[in-house]
Amino acid sequence: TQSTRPQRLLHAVQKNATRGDPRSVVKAIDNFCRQKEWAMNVGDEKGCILDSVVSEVNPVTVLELGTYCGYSTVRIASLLPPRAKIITLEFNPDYAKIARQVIAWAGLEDKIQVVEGPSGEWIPKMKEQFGVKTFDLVFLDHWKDRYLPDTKLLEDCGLLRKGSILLADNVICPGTPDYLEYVRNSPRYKSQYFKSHLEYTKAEDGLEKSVFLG
Ligand SMILES: Cc1ncccc1-c1cc(O)c2nc[nH]c(=O)c2c1
Ligand SMILES: [Mg+2]
Repeated sequence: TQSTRPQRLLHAVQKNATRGDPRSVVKAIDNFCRQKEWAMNVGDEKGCILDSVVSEVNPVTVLELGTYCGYSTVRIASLLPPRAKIITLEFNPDYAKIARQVIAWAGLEDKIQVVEGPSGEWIPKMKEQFGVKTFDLVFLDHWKDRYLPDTKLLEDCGLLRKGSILLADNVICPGTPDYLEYVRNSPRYKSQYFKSHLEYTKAEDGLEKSVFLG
């Protein structure tokens, strides 16, 4: 039976990356996507912007919406302080299965919790299920039509505090116009656009960083 692209990406990690070395896992995925097959990881160019925001925020609790194969999960977790944790939500069980193995290869299982299912159902359960009070950083990288409803849900569930940071991928390509309009015009956010390119291509894309003002 034919393998899937996520399976081929995992095999590239297991072949080319060093167990327990997150940076080598990131490098192996970027090389696979540049030399073999494009895949929708945040990639190395936008990944550097992600790294700088994570390092600046130094978050203790992180929520990632959209795990895919775990590339950005590994990138973020490798920069977290010792007791910090990241909860990453993935709707697609096949993606979640691959992501768990990529995360294990990087040796970051203790910092990462992969949760399967729809973000709209899991966000209201965060406090009771995972003992989360508020998130210091939320990385939105799942489905463009869910960015705005999930952001409103995070607000309504009291999961954001004054100073929480939302960082959103793909605000240009595929594009999230309703989300952009909201965070750029709402008095409750201070927003900033980081222009970049769609992963592994020359097409424009970028990350939108929005600070929740409370
Ligand atoms: C798949 C695709 N094709 C052409 C252009 C962009 C994309 C694309 C790129 C991404 O970084 C994505 N991240 C999260 N979720 C997505 O659906 C997604 C889609
Ligand atoms: Mg993306």
